[in-house]
Amino acid sequence: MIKLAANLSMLFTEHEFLDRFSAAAEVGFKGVEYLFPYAFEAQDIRQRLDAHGLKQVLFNLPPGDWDAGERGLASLPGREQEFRDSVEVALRYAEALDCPRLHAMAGLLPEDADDAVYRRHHASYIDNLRYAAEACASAGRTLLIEPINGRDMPGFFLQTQQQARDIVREVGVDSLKVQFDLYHCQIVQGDLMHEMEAQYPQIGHVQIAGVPERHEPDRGEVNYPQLLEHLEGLGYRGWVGCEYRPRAGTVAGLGWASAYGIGGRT
Ligand SMILES: O=C(O)[C@@H](O)C(=O)CO
Ligand SMILES: [Mg+2]
Repeated sequence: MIKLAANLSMLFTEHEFLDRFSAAAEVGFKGVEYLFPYAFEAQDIRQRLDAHGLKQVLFNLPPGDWDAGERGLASLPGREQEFRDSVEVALRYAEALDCPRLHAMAGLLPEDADDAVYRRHHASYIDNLRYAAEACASAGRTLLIEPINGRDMPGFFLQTQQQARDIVREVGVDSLKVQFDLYHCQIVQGDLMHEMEAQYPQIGHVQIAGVPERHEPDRGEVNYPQLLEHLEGLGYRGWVGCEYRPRAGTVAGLGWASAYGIGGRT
């Protein structure tokens, strides 16, 4: 059966961050993901994971100055040392949290970027990803890149699934995979079933949300039951992150997830 993970940056925000772990476990989640752990001591998070029998399945590398609008460092020319430092910090947390996957956000292109600027970002991206994927491989972890739609993140460097596949091939390190977020894919290009098949060998993690509002995946233009069945049929046994903003309360909105063993208090 498909294994759902609770994204604690979006779900259970009725609670303080460290209290979201117990809330997720209480309704049956066995795995959690979120954007960043860095505002907390790794031991404090580990204690919540262990106390509630949860696995940490994914988090992101430090993204640069998030509050100032930065959305990752991986493709930013001139920020290579900062990127390498961010890999080290993330790997330290990953070890403490026993987390097998790390997502390196690509970062933004400047508004007036021409081809030459794009090529510089591309070159930095490849070098940085190669460095990070090798570091992750040595630590027994997988590095992920995620295409993100340009409506939610204008200027994001990595937007299409094909671009992600090409980059994974160009980097050429086995520990680099794609974080296949069906919400972003639908907004950027659609053709989800086909993309899932084309992407399958490179998929390292999956995320879902209703389109277009990024609410529960039970309404909108995407047929998730069918897509998840297809994913399972392809052989996927990894996690599917529930990365959506509940319409009216996290638990109240989990009806759709009962088909996957989540919901109601356990
Ligand atoms: O889809 C998303 O927004 C996330 O998976 C992420 O890592 C960056 O915000
Ligand atoms: Mg995502």
